[in-house]
Amino acid sequence: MSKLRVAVLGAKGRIGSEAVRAVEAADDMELVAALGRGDTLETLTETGAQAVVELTTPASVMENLEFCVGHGIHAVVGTTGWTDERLAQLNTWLSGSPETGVLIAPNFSIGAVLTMKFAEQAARYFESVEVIELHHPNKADAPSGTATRTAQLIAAAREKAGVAPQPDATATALDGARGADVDGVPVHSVRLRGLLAHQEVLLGGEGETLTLRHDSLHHSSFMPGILLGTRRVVTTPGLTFGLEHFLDLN
Ligand SMILES: NC(=O)c1ccc[n+]([C@@H]2O[C@H](COP(=O)([O-])OP(=O)(O)OC[C@H]3O[C@@H](n4cnc5c(N)ncnc54)[C@H](O)[C@@H]3O)[C@@H](O)[C@H]2O)c1
Ligand SMILES: O=C(O)C1=N[C@H](C(=O)O)CCC1
Repeated sequence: MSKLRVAVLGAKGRIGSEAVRAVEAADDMELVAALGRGDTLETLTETGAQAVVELTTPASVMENLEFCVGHGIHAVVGTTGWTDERLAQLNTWLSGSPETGVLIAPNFSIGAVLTMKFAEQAARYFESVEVIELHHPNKADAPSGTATRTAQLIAAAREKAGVAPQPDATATALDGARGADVDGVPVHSVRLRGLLAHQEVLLGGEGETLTLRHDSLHHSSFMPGILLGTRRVVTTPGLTFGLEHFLDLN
């Protein structure tokens, strides 16, 4: 069986360098390009890349995806910074290339995906919910893509179930003291040397609390999800948002 021809964009970065090693080690994949900042995207067509793993920066990701989708190259995207406007633009490009698949995964770690799912399931049973994400201090964006997605899923589940806005009697607060408001869910961002990627979802009801916590302790935690996403995206045309869609969860 022929191997899947895979390229990594952001190949010298923290997660990109780990992805290069993971693709190289995968029996069913061949690493055909490992591109960093300043390298030409033409290398992707010259090397016959069938799928790209995109792990760069919010400033670079759109240009890279425009090229990939325009050339029928499937993409697995871990880069953060997704807005409704960006997703609409990507869908426009995909409508011009209907055979091409793009997976955007706010988090490739199976445990983090399950945490999001469990938080979504639990959200309607508790009056209060807050998200705390904790990351290494070199991270460029806040809140994390994972926390933003988690809060959006929680808010949608609460709205669907008709849950009232959560209680909060705060009358005065320093700017930022109550975190960022993501669809009504407070999200708090910690940046601390020694950490990698961690998240807690705190849920509170009358006389009880539930805490969901996930810890990524090494970039290797993201690799099974990246490889799974790469194998699945090549047979899944259009935009898939979230690795959970490839995990056969109920
Ligand atoms: N989805 C996930 O599971 C997951 C996990 C970890 C990190 N991330 C995200 O991945 C992104 C990268 O994170 P990081 O910690 O590796 O950052 P990083 O700064 O270590 O790496 C980014 C790399 O991309 C390179 N780059 C920038 N523009 C480029 C371009 N046009 N072409 C090729 N390379 C380019 C940079 O030079 C750098 O080497 C961030 O958005 C981060 O939040 C996602
Ligand atoms: O290290 C990062 O940067 C991470 N980014 C993603 C996010 O913003 O959620 C995933 C976790 C690691």
